[in-house]
Amino acid sequence: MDSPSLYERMGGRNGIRAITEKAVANHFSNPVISTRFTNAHMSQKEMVASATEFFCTGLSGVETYEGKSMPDAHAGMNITAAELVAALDDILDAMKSEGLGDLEQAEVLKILYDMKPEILGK
Ligand code: HEM
Repeated sequence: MDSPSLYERMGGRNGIRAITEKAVANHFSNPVISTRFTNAHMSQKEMVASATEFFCTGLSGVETYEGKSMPDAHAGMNITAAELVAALDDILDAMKSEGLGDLEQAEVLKILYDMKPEILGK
């Protein structure tokens, strides 16, 4: 039998939505990055909806994400490495609080870290 995919281990769409809700809530209360989100064009609810589809598309292969590319979504923001680390901390904390273990956290961290060139200001 095949071992379960990362998508399955994260609890599929419902599990990913729960993690994304917590991660975005963490961003809004994280002093390093909160103003990025309170000043965004998107509401917290829209952010959760879009990020949920982004992660589900990436992990399941079923294309439901209709938002911008990562360079377009973050263009002109000049996001720093410290801000990226703060956002990654929020996501790992959200995964921990949803009961995900070290292996899944490490897999997600690697996937997100590899997006660094698309997110940071050049
Ligand atoms: C690997 C890391 C990241 C991923 C995967 C990611 C993913 C996303 C996604 C999917 C969207 C929605 C785009 C859309 O629907 O069109 C978005 C928007 C946004 N992201 Fe990120 N993001 C990351 C890092 C960051 C960081 C580090 C910051 C700032 C500290 C940030 C700030 C924002 C803001 C403010 C928006 C809303 C932009 C707007 O209102 O136009 N993101 N991001």
